[in-house]
Amino acid sequence: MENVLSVKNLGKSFKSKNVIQDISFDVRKGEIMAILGPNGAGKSTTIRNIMGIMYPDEGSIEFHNYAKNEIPRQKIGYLPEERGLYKNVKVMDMILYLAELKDYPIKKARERAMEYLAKLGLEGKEKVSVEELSKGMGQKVQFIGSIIHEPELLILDEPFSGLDPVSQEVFKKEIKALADNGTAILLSSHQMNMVEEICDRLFMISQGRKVIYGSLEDVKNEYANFKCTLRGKNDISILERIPHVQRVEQKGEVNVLYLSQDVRVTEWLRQLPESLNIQELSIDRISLHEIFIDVATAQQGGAQ
Ligand SMILES: Nc1ncnc2c1ncn2[C@@H]1O[C@H](COP(=O)(O)OP(=O)(O)OP(=O)(O)O)[C@@H](O)[C@H]1O
Repeated sequence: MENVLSVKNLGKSFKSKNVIQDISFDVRKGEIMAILGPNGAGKSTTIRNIMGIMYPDEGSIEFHNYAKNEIPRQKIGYLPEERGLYKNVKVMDMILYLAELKDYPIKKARERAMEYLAKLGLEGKEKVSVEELSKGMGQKVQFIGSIIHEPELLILDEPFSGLDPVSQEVFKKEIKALADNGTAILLSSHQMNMVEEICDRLFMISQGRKVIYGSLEDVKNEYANFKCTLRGKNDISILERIPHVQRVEQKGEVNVLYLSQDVRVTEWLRQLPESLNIQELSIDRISLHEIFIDVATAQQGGAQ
């Protein structure tokens, strides 16, 4: 698949503190690429460098074959981490103003705005002043502003933060639909369940450096060990002694056994002690949320 954005060996320091180092990744047409990392890891700094809000000390950024200084900004949409719209402006005027900044035809922008206001549950709000909107509603308007001009590359910094669960679902659906229509999407988020549901590939950054980069499937194959959830009254010391069990979490009768990377599940099941009390048993891969915690914790431990 064609690369829309290529970030190569990006580095940025603030007052001699290296905030990001040697960051390289691509975003392809029609994919959702997640950029993940703990607070302060360098996600927004990476995004701000891509957007030309700040300049990298090292590395390069290419949009298709355009070098950084020639990137046609009207082909890019951006929802910044800092939300903000003009307050004394009506919703529709705000969106049309943003479309105009991107040289997008006003008539078409108005049609698209009506369509998206309806999709995001803001029907009838065109003439409402931006300052009268709730925080979540304002975020929806800003999201519409970031996609009104049909960008080829859409950069969303924490799009789900501050939204209620229903609105998060609506956003998720629209972001997915944009990717299905060919938009290349770079998305930063702390909501791992959302990321797991919609992203195709992910880039995880910790303390300014790459720690994971690949497709969701490859990352799960590499990092997502199995866990066994076993319901039944059992002595924790017996569970801990079962081969390949790295750690056990016990809550009443529910035991979660985290298994080591090298386990072969069918063999492991076969050798379980016959004395175990098993009312229910399931085997699953650990979630992206758990991978994130494992990797981020290991990194922080390593740096101490
Ligand atoms: N303008 C700046 N001047 C000095 N330091 C900065 C500046 N911008 C960011 N930093 C530092 O760079 C590091 C990375 O910040 P950044 O905002 O990129 O992290 P992030 O991964 O987006 O975090 P979060 O998840 O909390 O939003 C932090 O240590 C931050 O304090």
